[in-house]
Parts: sequence; C-alpha cells; structure tokens
Amino acid sequence: MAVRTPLTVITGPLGSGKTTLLRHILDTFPKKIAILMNEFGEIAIDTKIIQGKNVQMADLGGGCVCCSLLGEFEAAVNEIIDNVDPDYIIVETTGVAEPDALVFDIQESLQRVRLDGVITVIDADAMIKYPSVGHTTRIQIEAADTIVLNKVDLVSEMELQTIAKKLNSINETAAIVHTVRGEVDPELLFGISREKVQPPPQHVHQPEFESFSYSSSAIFNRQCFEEFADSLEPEVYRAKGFVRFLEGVYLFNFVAGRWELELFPQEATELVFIGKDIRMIKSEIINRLKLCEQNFVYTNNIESTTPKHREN
Ligand SMILES: Nc1nc2c(ncn2[C@@H]2O[C@H](COP(=O)(O)OP(=O)(O)OP(=O)(O)O)[C@@H](O)[C@H]2O)c(=O)[nH]1
Repeated sequence: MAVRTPLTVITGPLGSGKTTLLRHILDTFPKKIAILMNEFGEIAIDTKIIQGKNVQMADLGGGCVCCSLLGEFEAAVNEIIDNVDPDYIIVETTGVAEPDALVFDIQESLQRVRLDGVITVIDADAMIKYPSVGHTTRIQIEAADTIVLNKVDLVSEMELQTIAKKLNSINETAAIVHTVRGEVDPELLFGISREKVQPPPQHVHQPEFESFSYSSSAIFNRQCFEEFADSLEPEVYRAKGFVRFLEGVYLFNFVAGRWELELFPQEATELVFIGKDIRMIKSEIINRLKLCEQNFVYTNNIESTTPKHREN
C-alpha cells in the first residue's frame, strides 16, 4: 500500500496567529512542505503573505472548507501529492471555520493522507479581553492535539493560568505550548500521529462574521491611515491586507483594537475587513479610508491624478 502523506490542520480564531506560526514553521523546519489555505474574505491576503516563501501553495478560495469545499479540498490534496510529493501538507483554515467536519472527512475519506495532528492557535490577549468562549472557538479547542497559546507577551502570568484552566476544561488531553509570535520548535508540532478519532459533526455551520474588501492604486497618507486604524469601529474585529504609503507597501494587521504595520513586498493597497454586522458600516469605513488617499500617484515625478479604487 502507498505511504500516506502526513497532513496537519492549523486552526484557531481570527487573528490568533496562524499565519505567523506558519511563517515561523517555513523559516525553521527544513522539510518539503505544501500548504493549503482556506481564507475568509474576497482577497486572499494570507496566500500573498506566504507566497514569497519557497513553498508549494494552493488556495481554496473564499468559502469555508468546513462546510462547502470538501470536494475541492480532496482534489487539491491529490494534485499537491502528484505534483510535489511533499514531506508534510499543512492546511490553514479560516479563523471562522469549525474544523470538526474537515477533520472527520480527512480521517474518514481521504485515502492518500494521514491526519498527523490538529494545531489550534489561541490568542491569549483575546481570551482575557473576551472571556466567554464562543461556539466556533470551543470546537476549535476541542479538536486540538496541540494548543499553541500565542501572544503570551500581552498577558500576565496569573492571566495565563486562568487561560490554561479554561483550555483544560474544554480539552484535557491537548498539549499546551506557550508562544510569542508562534516561536516554537516545529519538531513539537509534527509527527504526532493522532489517534483520536473525530465523530461525525452534528451541527450546521452558520458563519457569524461578514467581510468586505477595498482595493486602491492611490498612495495613502500614513498619519491619516494610522488615525483611521486607531479609530476603527469596534464592530471590526479583524482587518488585514496591504497599504501603499510613500515610503513603501506595508502589511497591515488589525486584531481586536491592536494593529501593526510591517514593510512588505507588494504592489498596491488591498484590505479586508471582518466583523459582525459590518456591512452596515462599510460605506462609513470606506469613506474614511478614501480621505487618507493622497490626491496624486508617484512615478518618477509627482503626477496629479485622481486615485483609482475598487470595492467589493
Ligand atoms: N503581540 C503579539 N502579536 C502577535 C503574536 N503573534 C501574532 N501576532 C500579531 O497578530 C496579528 C495577527 O496574526 P496572524 O498570524 O495574521 O493571525 P491569523 O490567525 O493568521 O489571522 P486570520 O488568518 O485572519 O484568522 C499580526 O499583527 C501578528 O503580528 C504574538 O505572539 N504577540
């Protein structure tokens, strides 16, 4: 019988640090890794963040792998094995995905892979800010073989103990690793050879989050954009993407009121906003963004033109 390729699922709430962990794994784990991404939102930002690395990527589009894309998922897995024959396949689910259906399907139906383990990345800061664990997060924690308790730099030792107790009460067998920016020895995450079998999921997944995106070829005024980020409406839980300033393009990451900008090799501004009921405030957010677009595009000389932008 052909050897099955080990497959690891990385799941966890929106903005908890899944892509950061993946970037760390790709930088430190000297194996041939193929990645399957399932993103929420019309523009595949995470795929663009990872693409620069020397890795085989497949993007499962903007649906949710947990409910509507299982056929597409199996086809992508088979194609990766035929084309690259990787040592490991890693699947990063969207933050809104409930991984139980995916895990069940991998264990039940996929003939060419073996589920090595489920890694759930948890945001320690968010666990303190929002102590009540939501339905999706609970399912993500229950599914874990390993919980990467990330962002421990943002909480106290006592808060960490409270979080560990809560995680243990939901999943008493998962190993818990504390990390800052996903920095963990990858050897601890792979070769788990999961034995736990996922029962068939009972629920119908009804995503609570909405998203919209915004693209523009304009150059943004940095100070104005930073003020925009500081005052983003509380309905926006997560925002991410690229912003073009005069000094270069930056990766923008916003999670629950905290945000960061990181210089990143991209071309233009593409932003995705995610939250509950945010379509109602979409035009307000876009109008405030447009106020930050400088009314010119730089080439070699300063040219006075109207910026072009696109909304989804
Ligand atoms: N302070 C702090 N920030 C972190 C840590 N890990 C990740 N971040 C930041 O958290 C933000 C979100 O991280 P991502 O890795 O993009 O989160 P994600 O889970 O992939 O996000 P989604 O795919 O949108 O659900 C980024 O600004 C990261 O730099 C950490 O340990 N400490």
